[in-house]
Amino acid sequence: MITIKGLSKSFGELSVLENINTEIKEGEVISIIGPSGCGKSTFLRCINLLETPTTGEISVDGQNILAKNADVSGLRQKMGMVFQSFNLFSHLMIIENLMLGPVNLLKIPKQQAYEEGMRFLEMVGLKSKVYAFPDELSGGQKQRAAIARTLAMKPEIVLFDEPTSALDPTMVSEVLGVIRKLASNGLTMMIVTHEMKFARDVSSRVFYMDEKGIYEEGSPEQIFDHPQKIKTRAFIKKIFAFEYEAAGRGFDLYELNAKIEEFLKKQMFTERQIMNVQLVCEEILLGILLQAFPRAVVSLLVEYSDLNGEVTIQASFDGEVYDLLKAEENTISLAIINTYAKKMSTENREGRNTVTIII
Ligand SMILES: Nc1ncnc2c1ncn2[C@@H]1O[C@H](COP(=O)(O)OP(=O)(O)OP(=O)(O)O)[C@@H](O)[C@H]1O
Repeated sequence: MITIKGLSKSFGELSVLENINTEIKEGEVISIIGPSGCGKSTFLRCINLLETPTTGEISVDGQNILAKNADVSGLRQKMGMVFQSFNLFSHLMIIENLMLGPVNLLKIPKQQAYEEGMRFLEMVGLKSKVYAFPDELSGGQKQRAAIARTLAMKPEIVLFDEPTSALDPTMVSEVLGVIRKLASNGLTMMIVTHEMKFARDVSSRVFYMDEKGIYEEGSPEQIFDHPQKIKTRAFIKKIFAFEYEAAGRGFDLYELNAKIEEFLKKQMFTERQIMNVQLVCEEILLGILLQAFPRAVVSLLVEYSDLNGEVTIQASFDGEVYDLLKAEENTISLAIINTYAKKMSTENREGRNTVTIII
């Protein structure tokens, strides 16, 4: 469906993409992940010519869209794009936003465009907002309306550029839900996303971008569970783990809690699950370890396993041999931790204690 050969893009002196070669087949759902600034959006924008590639070839259904005589507007209609910032016309009602392209560009009769628009709005759960203006909608609703507007142009492929980045966390899942539905309907899609759990669930293929290109690609299992290359491994590890150093009893608990929240929201944890992890971390640090060793510098590692949904909390610090299970510092804290913990253990290796709690 889309073949990309030797694609490069520079902005002046800054080379962002170099020699990308890949093929996207009909029905594929490709998630594009990678560190900030690695060129994910630029890659997507090159595919539908919002950016002009510096060199290379992009063929859509066998036609090179970079050729001088290419029917760019016809080819663009085959590719819908959903942006981070919705891009709805604020002076038009939602249904008018949906009808604009089909009536003006596809020359579809108004009545037909209206009926089809209504169908797409129903599909994204916005039937009650047909005559509303964009400003009357929440962020999640605006993005769903923007998706419906893209679908109204009947694209062969839809490119999503970080569709949930501008949304409050509570609204992310309603938009992802719509994209999931489109994936199960067989729509070809490419999605630049920071939502890793979503990328794993929805994609047929994942592109990990780094070093100005597609650094590693594979099935979600290959990329998330068995990444082969060093930078992919480091990136994936960082997604599923976060570290914090609590230096003595005076460490900033509010900062720690905020970081735990930020980390677990990315794993789509509920408020309640997040609070449980925060509570266990607080009890292990303040209730137990820093009670026994007030000046210890405790390294906290919170890891999430995407495979079994478990959260592993590890707290390590230098000092004499210590056994959490025999701790007498605070039995109430231990009892609280016990209500959430599936497993608890302590080990001392070369003078460093590591307490591990799995919840
Ligand atoms: N129009 C532009 N002019 C100049 N530089 C640009 C332009 N667009 C992007 N860049 C630069 O190209 C690089 C890649 O940007 P891009 O937005 O594609 O990265 P990204 O991987 O999508 O990042 P993020 O995940 O943070 O959105 C960045 O260094 C960015 O500053």
